[in-house]
Amino acid sequence: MILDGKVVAAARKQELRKLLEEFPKQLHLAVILVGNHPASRSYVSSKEKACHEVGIDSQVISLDENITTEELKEVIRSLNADEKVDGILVQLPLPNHINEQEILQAIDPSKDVDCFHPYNVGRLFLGQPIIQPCTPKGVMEMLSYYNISPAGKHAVVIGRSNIVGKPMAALLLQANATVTICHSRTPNLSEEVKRADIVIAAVGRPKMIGREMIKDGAVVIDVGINRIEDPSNPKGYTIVGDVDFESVSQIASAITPVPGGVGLMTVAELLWNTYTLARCRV
Ligand SMILES: Nc1nc2c(c(=O)[nH]1)N[C@@H](CN(C=O)c1ccc(C(=O)N[C@@H](CCC(=O)O)C(=O)O)cc1)CN2
Repeated sequence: MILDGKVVAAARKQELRKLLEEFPKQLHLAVILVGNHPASRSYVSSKEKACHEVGIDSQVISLDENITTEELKEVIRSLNADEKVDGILVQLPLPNHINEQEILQAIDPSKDVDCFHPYNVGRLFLGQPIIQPCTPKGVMEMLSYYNISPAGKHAVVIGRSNIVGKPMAALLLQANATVTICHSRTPNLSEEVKRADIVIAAVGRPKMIGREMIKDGAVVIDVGINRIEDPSNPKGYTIVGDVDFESVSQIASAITPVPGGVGLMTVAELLWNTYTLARCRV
């Protein structure tokens, strides 16, 4: 079975659009984009488009790549103080000279739609989240849409990033899965992954997970979005996941494609987080 991000994200947006029709306030999301990273620009424009689809006002603040940490914090402070702004997001990655942690901590936790502020991360890990990070939440919504329960299953998360791997493990644990987190220093990665009922691949290495690593009938969720050079494509690149879809789809009971899988859910859940935080404030 293909777990179709287009279908599930459309359903999530439709549900939210209806709720927003009844909501007493016009929602407003501020997105900060620093520099000219092509993939980031494309993700930010997907976010703008999705906001428009459900009726959320969006504002993209494009800043020069040479901005300092202090100057960027000042932009964030003014958005924190702006009553009309319900959500603030800083598109990652930031240029190397900027202190990412300082920036994420400058966002008012009550407007932190990414759930990257230590206050919101802490609540998540204590099992008391107000919101959840968009990509892991998108994965959980996708599983739920297709009636795949993690309870009692062995889930293996490959990758330990703050954005995906760690919060993903927390959400699966909260949903009563037994969770293993693997990473670049894990010995016998293949053996660990082969034991999994649910595999979450979030390593950022094109087609790294092959058929030989997957247990018969496992559910495979591919969070990887890798742009690989492809002169035959008019864009000059092709997007592939961390999973070798062709071979793994022959053995998995369910699998997400790339593109068309988890990435679309990330954007849909961002809209929901904007709504959830706004509801906490009215
Ligand atoms: N502040 C944040 N920065 C980043 C996040 C995040 O959640 N918050 N996640 C990623 C990038 N990301 C969202 O920002 C993102 C990635 C992928 C997609 C998406 O729609 N993917 C499409 C393919 C897109 C393409 O053609 O390039 C798909 O999978 O079908 C949306 C958002 C890092 N930064």
